[in-house]
Amino acid sequence: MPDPFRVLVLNQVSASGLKRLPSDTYVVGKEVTDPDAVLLRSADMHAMDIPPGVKAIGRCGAGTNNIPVAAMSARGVPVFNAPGANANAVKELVLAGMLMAARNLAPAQRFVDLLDPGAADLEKAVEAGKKDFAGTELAGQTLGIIGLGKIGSLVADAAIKLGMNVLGYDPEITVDAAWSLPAQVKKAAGVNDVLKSANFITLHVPLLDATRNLVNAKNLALAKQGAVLLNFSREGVVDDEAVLAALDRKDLGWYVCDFPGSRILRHARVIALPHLGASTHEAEENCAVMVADQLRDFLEHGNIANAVNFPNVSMERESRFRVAIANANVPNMLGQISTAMARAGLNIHTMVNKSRGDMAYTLVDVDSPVGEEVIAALKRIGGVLAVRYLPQP
Ligand SMILES: NC(=O)c1ccc[n+]([C@@H]2O[C@H](COP(=O)([O-])OP(=O)(O)OC[C@H]3O[C@@H](n4cnc5c(N)ncnc54)[C@H](O)[C@@H]3O)[C@@H](O)[C@H]2O)c1
Ligand SMILES: O=C(O)CC[C@@H](O)C(=O)O
Repeated sequence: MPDPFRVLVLNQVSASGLKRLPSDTYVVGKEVTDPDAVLLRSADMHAMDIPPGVKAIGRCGAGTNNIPVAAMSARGVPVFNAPGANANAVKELVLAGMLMAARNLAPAQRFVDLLDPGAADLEKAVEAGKKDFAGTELAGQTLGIIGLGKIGSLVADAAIKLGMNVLGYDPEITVDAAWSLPAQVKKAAGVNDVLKSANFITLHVPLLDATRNLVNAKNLALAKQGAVLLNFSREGVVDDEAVLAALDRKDLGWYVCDFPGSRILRHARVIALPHLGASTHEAEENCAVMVADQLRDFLEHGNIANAVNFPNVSMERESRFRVAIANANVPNMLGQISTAMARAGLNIHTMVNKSRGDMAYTLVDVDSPVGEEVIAALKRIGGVLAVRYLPQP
């Protein structure tokens, strides 16, 4: 009986996902030591001393900016995420955010909270007070979407169904994402173009060097007066100081965000939510199930689906003896791998090799058991980052 896989869990992860890792072959929990894999949501792994035995990381969500992806790539460790699994939850909260801003729902609710329930003139006070909260309708307004991936495209679709005009910007859009966009979405030339034209601007980009402070003092100066900025992306994508200044100048009408940083808290025109975008039972379950399945397929068979730093690689088992190799995407790796195997008298039954950027990944099924000395020889090849032997009982 092989040792069970050990999975360290850093956040509250849906039980439906954890159940996908059966207890006869997995030890899963928050106290697990010497883990083979780590499952998490938003925990910050940058300062963590990631144990050497970690072979995979599973992010039950979309963003991976809380994980040292480059350092994991250098160790040949895939970082899995759950593309699209929480997109509907975020889309619905963006719609709620637009409505909260357009209809002044936060101050209206505060007004009602302060009414005296025992007052004889309660109804009169309600009718007198409501004029302060008259708002605008979404239909006919222009929504600018920056980032047209899984969330951005769902927001575009919903906004069009609500009668809004939609302008989108995404310089890195994939062919699949472009296909899933409604035909009515107009293409913007850049962030400035979106800010100049939109009454509502919503951000759906990952936090990267290129997107840090994507919305800043310079481009906020172009915004339409009273525009609503929505940030359900990441705190660092928006320069909070610049937003506060724009709100105080009344250039921006509202800032709706999912990241209540200390600078923006309690501003009258900020609606800040406690990172609730993906917090629905459905999204939490979707993310956890998707990532746990991907992690299991990798740990047991070496297959990779939806890793942000590896190509997708999957091969049906054609033998009980499989070797998985992560290596730098440089010439002659396959030659050296097959030579090391041939020298040990191993016959390669099937092999698949794919690359993505600097990373390549190879699965090899051989016809007979692989000795420790072969695994050691493979590990010694320059450019090889990680080697795993995955025999089946
Ligand atoms: N608030 C939450 O709880 C919550 C939940 C899910 C995701 N998110 C955040 O939202 C982000 C997007 O999620 P997604 O599922 O749509 O991811 P996605 O990968 O499907 O889409 C991201 C899109 O951004 C585009 N992009 C990259 N750089 C850009 C740039 N400079 N300008 C414009 N577009 C750019 C990409 O091409 C891609 O199409 C995540 O990375 C995460 O940070 C937050
Ligand atoms: O796990 C969460 O609650 C947030 C996830 C979200 O930020 C994401 O990037 O998917």
